[in-house]
Amino acid sequence: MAEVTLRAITKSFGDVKIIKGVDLQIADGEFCVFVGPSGCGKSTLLRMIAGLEDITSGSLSIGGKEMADVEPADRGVAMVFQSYALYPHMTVKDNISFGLRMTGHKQADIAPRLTRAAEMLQLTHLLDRKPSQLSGGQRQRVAIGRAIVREPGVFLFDEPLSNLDAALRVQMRTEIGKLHADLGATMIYVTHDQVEAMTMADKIVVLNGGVIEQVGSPLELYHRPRNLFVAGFIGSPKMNFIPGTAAPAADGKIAVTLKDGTQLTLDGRGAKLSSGQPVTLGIRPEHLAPGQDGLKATVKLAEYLGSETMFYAALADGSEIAVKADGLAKAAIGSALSIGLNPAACHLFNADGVAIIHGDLTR
Ligand SMILES: Nc1ncnc2c1ncn2[C@@H]1O[C@H](COP(=O)(O)OP(=O)(O)OP(=O)(O)O)[C@@H](O)[C@H]1O
Repeated sequence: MAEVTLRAITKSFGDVKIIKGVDLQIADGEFCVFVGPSGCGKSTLLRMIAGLEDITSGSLSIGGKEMADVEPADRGVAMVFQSYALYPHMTVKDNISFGLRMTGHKQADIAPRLTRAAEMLQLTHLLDRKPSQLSGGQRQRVAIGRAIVREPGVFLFDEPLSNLDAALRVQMRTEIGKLHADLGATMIYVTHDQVEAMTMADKIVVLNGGVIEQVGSPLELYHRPRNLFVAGFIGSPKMNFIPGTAAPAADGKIAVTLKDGTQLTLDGRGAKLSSGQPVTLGIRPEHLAPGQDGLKATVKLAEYLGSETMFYAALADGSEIAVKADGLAKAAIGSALSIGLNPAACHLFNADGVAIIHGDLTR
C-alpha cells in the first residue's frame, strides 16, 4: 500500500514561506495531479515528497510510514523529471538499470525488470543506443523506464511531457495512463496542461500561492468550483466573469443585475444573500448562445477554428466576454451580437470570491 499523507506541511526558503500549510491525502493507486500558476509551489511539494527538499514543518507519510528520517532512495518513490536527466555517455539499457546497479541488485534481478520495462515502453529495439541517438519522446520513455524498474509504490512526475510536441504529448499521455492502469501504482503528476490534468487525474489539487484552493475530481472542479480562483483556472478558454449585484426574489429565486444593466433570474438553490450585495456572475464560453436574446455585445475578435468559432465581445460597460459557437458561426468585427445565457449554467460568487451558486448542469 502506498498512500501518501501530507499533514500541515510548510516549506520556507530562508525567510520566504513557499508552502503555507498543506493537508492532503492521496489514496493508494490514485492518479493525483497538481496544477496551479507558475511559482505556486507544485514542484517544491513534489520534491518534498521525493525527499529532495527538507520539510520545514508538518509531517509526511508514505504507505503509513513517517518519512522524516527516511532517505530519498528508501522511500519507495521514483521521480521522472521534465529534463529527463539521462546520462549521455550510457546506453539506454545502462541508463534504465543504473539505479538498480547502484543499490546492489544482482544481474539476475535486473535483467527481467529491464526486459519488462523496455517492452512496456517499446524501447526493446533501442536498448543499445545512447540518449543523443533518441528522439525527445524516446528519451522521456527511457526516463520513465528508469522509474519503472525500481518498482516504486509512488511515481512522481514533474511536467514530464512539456518538452514534447503536441502530437507526442497526446501519445505519451495515453501511454502514462495505460502504465497507471497496468502498474496500479500511486502517481503524483505536476503539469501546466489543462488537458493532461482533466484527462489523466482521478484527483486534481489546485494550488495557489502555497495553499490548496480545492481538491476534487476533474469534473467536480469544472462544475462546482469552490471560488473564483478555481473557476478561472480550470477550463479553457476560461470562465467569463461579469460583475453585478444580486437580491433575493420571489419563490426562493435570485434577481441579478449585471453591470451593463442586463437583468436575469436564477434559481436560488437555498443560497442566502442580502439585497443588493455585490456578486460576480460566472458563465463558461460554451454555455453562451450567440444569436439568442440576452446580453448585448459588440464583437471585438473572431477565431475560426473549424470545429468551433470563438467570439470575443464587449458588453456595454466594457466587460469582455468569450463565447464558444459552432464552427459555422460567423460575425463581423464591430457587429452587434446578442448572446443567450442559460440561467442554470450560471455560477454566482460573493464579494470574497466564494461560490454561492454553482451552475452545475450535471445535477
Ligand atoms: N531552492 C530554492 N531557493 C529559493 N527559492 C526557491 C527554491 N526553489 C523554489 N523556490 C521558489 O519557490 C516558489 C515555488 O517554486 P516551484 O518550483 O515549486 O513552483 P511551481 O509551481 O512548480 O512553478 P512552475 O510551474 O513555474 O514550475 C518560487 O517562487 C520559487 O522561486
